[in-house]
Amino acid sequence: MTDAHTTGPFIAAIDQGTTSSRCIVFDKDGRIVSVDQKEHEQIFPKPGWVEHDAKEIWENVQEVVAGAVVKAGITSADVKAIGITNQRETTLLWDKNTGEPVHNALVWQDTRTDALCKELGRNVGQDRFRRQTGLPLASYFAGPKVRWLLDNVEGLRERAERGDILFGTMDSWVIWNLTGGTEGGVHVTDVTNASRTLLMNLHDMEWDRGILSSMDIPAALLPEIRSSAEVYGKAKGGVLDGVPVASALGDQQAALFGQTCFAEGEAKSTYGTGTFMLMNTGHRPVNSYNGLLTTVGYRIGDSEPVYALEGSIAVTGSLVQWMRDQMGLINSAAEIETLASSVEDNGGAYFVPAFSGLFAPYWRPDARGVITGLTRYVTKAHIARAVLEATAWQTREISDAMTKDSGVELTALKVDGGMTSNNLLMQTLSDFLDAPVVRPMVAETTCLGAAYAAGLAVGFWPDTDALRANWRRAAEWTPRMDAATRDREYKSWLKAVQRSMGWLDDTTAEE
Ligand SMILES: Nc1ncnc2c1ncn2[C@@H]1O[C@H](COP(=O)(O)OP(=O)(O)O)[C@@H](O)[C@H]1O
Ligand SMILES: O=P(O)(O)OC[C@H](O)CO
Repeated sequence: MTDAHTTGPFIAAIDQGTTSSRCIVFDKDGRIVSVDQKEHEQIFPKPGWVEHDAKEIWENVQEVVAGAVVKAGITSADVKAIGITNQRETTLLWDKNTGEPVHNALVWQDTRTDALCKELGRNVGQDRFRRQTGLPLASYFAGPKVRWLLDNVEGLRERAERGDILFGTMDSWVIWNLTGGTEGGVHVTDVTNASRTLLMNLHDMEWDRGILSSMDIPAALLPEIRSSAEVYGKAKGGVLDGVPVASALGDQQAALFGQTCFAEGEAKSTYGTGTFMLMNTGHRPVNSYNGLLTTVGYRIGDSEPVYALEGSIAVTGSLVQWMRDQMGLINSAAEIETLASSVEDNGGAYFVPAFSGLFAPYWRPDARGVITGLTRYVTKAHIARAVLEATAWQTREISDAMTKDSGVELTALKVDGGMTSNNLLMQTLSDFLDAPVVRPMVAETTCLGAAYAAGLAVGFWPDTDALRANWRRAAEWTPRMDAATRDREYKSWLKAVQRSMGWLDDTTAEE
């Protein structure tokens, strides 16, 4: 229910994430009025393959929207706009006549296109992709997943060429269904999501015809690329019938927006299943020479796009889940802090969680997880500590790369996401970065960012200054580690990273 101080109108944000979908209703001060959330199944058909059932996701989205509206005790008349944010890169093709997906969605973590990426790299060249799209050629991104589906689902290419098939990341799937589906649903994506496909030219924000042809992807599949904050259409049916759908941003860009990183040089890092650090680089795309991605931060209506540099880490919170579910060393994610705090240090152990290869700044699909430095002294508590340190060191590596690429020294890092409830991790992060780490009052920055963008699009908030005024610090950690210890430990970490590389070769590749 709404509390006594909260009066409408409101904005509803839908976050279609990797592990769950949630809907949050926000008031004008950016405060949370209600939340509803539902997990969906993670499907692992083979090593390295990760899929989602898109129908299940759409059902969950409808359920959580209804749940959040009911919990808030409001009706569609109180909701001025709906904002969408989503797990990025996760790829779906569906039949526009029936609304049926042609295959499960291929999730961003899925590595089945590694071999295809290698082949494209040989035939087309790595540099071409980097130059046009800002991205390295990697299985992480959507384009190769589209190509895999076209090559592997029988009869699909012919249907796609006939114009019967639509491609979308989860923003497109949710918006198409929300605005009517087979009854006139709009087929759009926003610039931030499109910038993760390896198919969009970063400079003119259009699908790149040359890349489409070298990847053999028919243009008829593709959604229209729109800004991140404008009205795409109205919800048709459901509890929010008639409410404008007014924003879409990939979840990490939404968090950048929700953290109000509107000025060049401002950065945030989100600690969930994976970790993603983004720095606003203003109206210019900064090329990375240090393994980062150049991506679109956001674009509000017709205004100039804002770009970002991104460091993506595939495995952080999911390593804690692995310790709990696969290793049984802890009973809950929160217990990792208790276990790790029971020792003074890592006991000489380092854990490089390269479970799906290494993402930024290395982009090494041949890497696999390693624990190094083991002696009989090492206990499970030391391993727990090494698990947390892995997240902090990976952030440090990305922060170093960002400084090299942008010339901007990190003065403080804004953080959010489920792992930031871990105080030991946040302190370790501040120690390894040698910079303050700050967490805002509203930790749900992803939904907040989508709500802010939707609210700007319909005039609910006048401008970004009004949004900045809502940002409030909840906690701050400052460095306590001496420089000599930090430098020594960093060297050991970098050595451990080297040990993880080159594990897969042609004889061990996971096909
Ligand atoms: N106290 C904690 N310490 C370390 N990791 C945690 C803690 N609480 C949650 N996590 C991790 O955070 C992740 C959930 O964060 P969340 O932001 O909800 O992720 P996502 O949006 O990617 O689903 C899980 O992977 C979980 O293992
Ligand atoms: O759903 P999350 O929070 O794990 O985020 C996934 C990222 O968008 C992948 O690029």
